[in-house]
Amino acid sequence: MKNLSKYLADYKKESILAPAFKLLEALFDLLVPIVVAQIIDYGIKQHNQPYIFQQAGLLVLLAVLGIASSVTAQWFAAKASVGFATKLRQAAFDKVESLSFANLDQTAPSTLITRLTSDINQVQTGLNMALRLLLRSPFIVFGSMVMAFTINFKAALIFLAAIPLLALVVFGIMLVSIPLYRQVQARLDEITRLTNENLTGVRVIRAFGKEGAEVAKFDQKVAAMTKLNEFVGRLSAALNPLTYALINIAAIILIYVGAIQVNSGAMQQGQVVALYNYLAQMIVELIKLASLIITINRALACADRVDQVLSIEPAQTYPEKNAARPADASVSFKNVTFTYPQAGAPALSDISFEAAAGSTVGIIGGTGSGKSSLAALIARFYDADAGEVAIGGQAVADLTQEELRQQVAVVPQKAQLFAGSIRDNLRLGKEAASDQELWNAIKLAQASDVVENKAGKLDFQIEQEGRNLSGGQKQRLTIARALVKQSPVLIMDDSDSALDLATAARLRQSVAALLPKPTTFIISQRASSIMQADQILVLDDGRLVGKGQHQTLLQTCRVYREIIRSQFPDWELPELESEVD
Ligand SMILES: Nc1ncnc2c1ncn2[C@@H]1O[C@H](COP(=O)(O)OP(=O)(O)OP(=O)(O)O)[C@@H](O)[C@H]1O
Repeated sequence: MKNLSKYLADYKKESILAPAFKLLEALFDLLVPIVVAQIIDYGIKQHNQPYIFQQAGLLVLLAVLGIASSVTAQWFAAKASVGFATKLRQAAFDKVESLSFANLDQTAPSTLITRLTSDINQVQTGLNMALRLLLRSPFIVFGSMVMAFTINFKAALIFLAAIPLLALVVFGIMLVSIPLYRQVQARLDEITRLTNENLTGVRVIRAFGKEGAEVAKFDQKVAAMTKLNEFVGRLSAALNPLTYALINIAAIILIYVGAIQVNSGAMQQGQVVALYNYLAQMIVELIKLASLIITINRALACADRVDQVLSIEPAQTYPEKNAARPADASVSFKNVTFTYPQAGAPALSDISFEAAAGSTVGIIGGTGSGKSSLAALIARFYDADAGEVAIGGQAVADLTQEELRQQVAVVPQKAQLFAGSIRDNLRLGKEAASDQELWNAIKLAQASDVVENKAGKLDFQIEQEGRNLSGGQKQRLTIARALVKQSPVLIMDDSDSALDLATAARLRQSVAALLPKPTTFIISQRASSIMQADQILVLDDGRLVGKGQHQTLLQTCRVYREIIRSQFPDWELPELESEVD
């Protein structure tokens, strides 16, 4: 929780003034029954009209002061809680942005969404209520009791008996409901996950005609959460009849005892009314206190969930300064082994190769053979368990984050674009890129027709996830985005999978003609995409089973031959000379 409290530090003044004004309001509230008693016992009894008017004026003044204090308190509480929640949300968002791939692998997006939205809202509500009521309610409860004792000791004893009974009911219900609220929040995570998955995967769901099944699944989850919410709601709702029954019993006893005291002359009628008013005030505050404690507990459960996000230890850190800048754009792997967090087996085992600056490296292999993982290590999206990945002779782990991002441009396997103009999307790699630079990259990425045919061209608005573009169009724009960066190392992870063969060939030609030529990694399942590469890496189940040029691999690598044979069944393959795998 220490993580969170520091965000309230900027609202110290508001956090003190809000409860202070609430206490002032409570003080005015506590004076009201006394004034009413005076009106009855002196004004009405002695037919003293000026006195009645004077005291009525005092009541109005107390009400005005009370309202003014309450509004001021609300203003300070709102300022503190909204400000705190804003800072917290920003901090949590910054944290999520700073998380490495390894961290993100272990934190589901749906729970992050709930934590950044619903949970922080709950914390805000809890803080607002706590600032206003946490001091006020106990103050009124005890203040009413003290005032009752100053009026009549015997009658006030009823208060003493009523309070523990009420407290028992209120806190008993609270104890049962608080753990349930934690469960509600966890179910909300689940619903967010399902909603997210359905919204992003809506096309697949339609294509497989699974709308009905998904709706049923969603309904079932929502029904389960509703049931739990209803149960907690019913529990909380039971507070009212139970407490009101107790209040009414206490009131009857109070009026009964009061009447006897008035008859015997030990008490005046006004004092009985004042005692009744104190009893009522006390009860109302106890109920408020109970709901406050439930809200605070709910907020604490949510705060804990937000705190967990803020406390995630970064799986990777970057040096403040480069040990030295990479000498050139060469890339080398020395005995690199890599295992995903919580994965049983390594995704890559003992990989070694060297790619000269400006060369083209093709990476091929079956599904799940480790191609993307290898590329991810160059960009240091993950750290290797053993061995060294270096660019220009410098271990990637010794480069600052800025240097590394500048060195490597990645076209990810999944063409991901963001809501905004084409220009905004392409400038992700280089904020200051001119339109001319953007058009150059677009041309190289074979995306000229994509942009030119869109209304507004570079200003064309892409929708979230690039919904209003075809798969191939998205892919070409993500290639253009990477090319805008003009980084020394370029990684294209299955970037031509949605392109026709002719366009894919033109793309490879234009990338090969880039000046200065980046060291280019082309990952593909298609042999035609990597055949011309200066060096081809063949992966099989995380192992490098072939390394060399096309012709050599045909003669030396069984896996490569199998790939070629499956994709070009008509080709005559040379004899397998000496197998390296
Ligand atoms: N984030 C991850 N967490 C855990 N395991 C992963 C993760 N990403 C990939 N893997 C596993 O690592 C192995 C290699 O995956 P990788 O994505 O590198 O394969 P690939 O050769 O690029 O496959 P494809 O051609 O299908 O894209 C697979 O067994 C995969 O299940």
